[in-house]
Amino acid sequence: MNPLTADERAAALAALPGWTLRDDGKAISRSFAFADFRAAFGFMAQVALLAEKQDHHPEWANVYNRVDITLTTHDANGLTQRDIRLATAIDRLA
Ligand SMILES: C[C@H](O)[C@H](O)[C@H]1CNC2=NC(N)=NC(=O)C2=N1
Repeated sequence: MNPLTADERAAALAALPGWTLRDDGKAISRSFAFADFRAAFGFMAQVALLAEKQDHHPEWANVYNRVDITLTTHDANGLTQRDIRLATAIDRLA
């Protein structure tokens, strides 16, 4: 899958409030905060199942109640529609 063009990235980001584009244009990121670790980890478990279903996997970190997610397509060395699809599905969970 080809990386999105700058115009396509801008359009996709406009529909994903809360996500920010990395300076190099190759990834998007969002932080999620929950009540506690249990809620944060429950969210991660749901995202993990989504990622398996889509065969597309996040780069992420968890500290207590916070989950920081970065999406990029390693195979394409850039941002693709697969990242946008996963971000959209993650937002529906959160
Ligand atoms: C073989 C397998 O389908 C690929 O390696 C998939 C798996 N998950 C992936 N996840 C992400 N984020 N980028 C990829 O390029 C990618 N490739």
